[in-house]
Amino acid sequence: MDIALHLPHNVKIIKEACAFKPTLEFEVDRPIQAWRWMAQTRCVPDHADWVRPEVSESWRRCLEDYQLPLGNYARWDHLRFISDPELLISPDAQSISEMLSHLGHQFDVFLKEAGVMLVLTDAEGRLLQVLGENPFASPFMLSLYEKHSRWSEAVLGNNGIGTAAQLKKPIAFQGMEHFLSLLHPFTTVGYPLLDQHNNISAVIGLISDRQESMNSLFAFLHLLCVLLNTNLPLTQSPVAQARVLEKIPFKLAKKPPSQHESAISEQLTALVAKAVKLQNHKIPMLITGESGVGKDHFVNLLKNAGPRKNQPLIAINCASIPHDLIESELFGYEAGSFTGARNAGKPGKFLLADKGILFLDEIGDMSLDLQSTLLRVLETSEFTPVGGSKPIKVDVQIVAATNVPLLEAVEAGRFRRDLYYRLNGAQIHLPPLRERDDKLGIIHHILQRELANLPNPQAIRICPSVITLIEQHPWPGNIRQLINVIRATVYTAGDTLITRQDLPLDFVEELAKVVPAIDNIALDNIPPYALSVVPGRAMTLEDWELYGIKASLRECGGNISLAAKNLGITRTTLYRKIERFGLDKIDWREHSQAG
Ligand SMILES: Nc1ncnc2c1ncn2[C@@H]1O[C@H](COP(=O)(O)OP(=O)(O)OP(=O)(O)O)[C@@H](O)[C@H]1O
Repeated sequence: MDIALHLPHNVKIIKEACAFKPTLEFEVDRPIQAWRWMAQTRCVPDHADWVRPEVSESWRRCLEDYQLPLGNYARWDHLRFISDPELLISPDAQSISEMLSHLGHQFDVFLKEAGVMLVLTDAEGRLLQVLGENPFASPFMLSLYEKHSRWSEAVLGNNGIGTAAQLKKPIAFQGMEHFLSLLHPFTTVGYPLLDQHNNISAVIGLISDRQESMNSLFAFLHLLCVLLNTNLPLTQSPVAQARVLEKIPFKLAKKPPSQHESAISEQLTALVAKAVKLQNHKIPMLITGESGVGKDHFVNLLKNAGPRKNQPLIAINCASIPHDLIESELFGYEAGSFTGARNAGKPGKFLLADKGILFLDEIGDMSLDLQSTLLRVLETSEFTPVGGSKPIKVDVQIVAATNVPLLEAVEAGRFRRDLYYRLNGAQIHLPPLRERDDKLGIIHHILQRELANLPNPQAIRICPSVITLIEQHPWPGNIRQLINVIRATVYTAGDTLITRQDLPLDFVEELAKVVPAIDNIALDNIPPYALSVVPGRAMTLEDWELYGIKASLRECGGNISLAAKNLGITRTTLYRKIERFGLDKIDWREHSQAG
């Protein structure tokens, strides 16, 4: 069976999982012969084709390094930890254990149906957590499922979990590939999770008594580890979340788009191509779409792609021309027509746009006066400047845009029907962002573009839940709103990490109206006291960190060791943070009494 693994680039250990795949192809009966031979001779078989190299190497360690006896014996006396185990568990293992607890209920049914146990051990192979019911009745297996029992290779012989911890790589053993005969009925699979210094934070393992399931168990475990590495909202603890987040950068593209570069998609390219064809025949175009969808932007794209790309593009905002200036703005005026500064004469927009494109923006809001003036010139392509006597003929491509339903305005008598048909030679509709096929592409383009603007973009990481929220937003203000929200988020967040607390409050509120569950996560989790730190602004990661540290110190009455332990960080780190936040002057004993 082949495992199709889809690997993220940032998880080093998972790449090694690929190398694991070909070794799964070994025949099942060879290890039976090999193990029997080893039991008789107490030597590891030399023939590489008897067992996989990782099996023979681990058997060698069991015989020579750990001097384990063969047979149904395990070092039972080593199975339990005598000292206080809680004190020895690393903060990383603790937070992974927390995350697994949050995930657990989602896998329970699967584990039960598949007859699989999921275990979490620390780097030393001590059992921290078990998910799923124990389907194996033997007293040996029952004792192995007790908290802090040891799964290390030196105690249990080679097994997926202990050997993964030993070799720092994912590994699986099946049936008689296990040194210890008590493990022969099982398949064991282990997957180590490494921190940024390549030390093991924890090992996740699966145990099944269905021997043929090695490949599927490994694939499931692999997916679970990818999930743990990428799915951040799993844990409710902001501090633990931030710690995991730090390992998952939202990668800045090698060559991020420049500041004004467009997000181009197949959908947009097709629309531009259509517009260019219309331009080739000088057919007037009406571009429609909600505010902020990119109508203006589109006209720039079509200008650069079309036959008039080296000619002027002149825009008129039809909603803002004062009644008295309509003629002079559109047609210009001759020298001497006015007194004072304007005596020199000035070309109007139509003349400026000659050979090029005249872009009539916001036509839905133009006055009836302007409508009749425009209609006149569009019919003949001729106009006479103010104070002039000779009509001027121009060659302009007319492109109009509106975000109001123009036909409704026609029916209501606010827009001239004859002008409507004159402008609407062909219509190009730009759909709202929420309905666009290329929505995700646009979001990622704008994110990359704005991140690239920061002083040290490569250091920035974005929590995937931020991206998820952005992707789920209805974006009533379309691309303009998207740009504003992303700017407000990335420019005001901390130096390295962007979490959903950095998203603007109005964005979250708007999102909550359409996705109520997100409302709960995004808002309800913010403690009221913390919100008042900076009124009107969502919390940044730093706010969260400060909140967590204060709460923990208050809870522990200022006991640094206890507070550090609860926060899952070392005492030295906590001291450093206390100093950074200027909390060293506070008497936490008084604070905790005051509540
Ligand atoms: N494909 C795109 N790639 C990158 N940025 C875009 C794209 N489309 C639009 N934008 C940006 O979105 C913002 C809004 O676009 P634009 O002003 O063209 O919208 P509009 O539909 O003309 O809005 P209105 O109807 O309010 O005038 C602008 O900053 C624009 O640069």
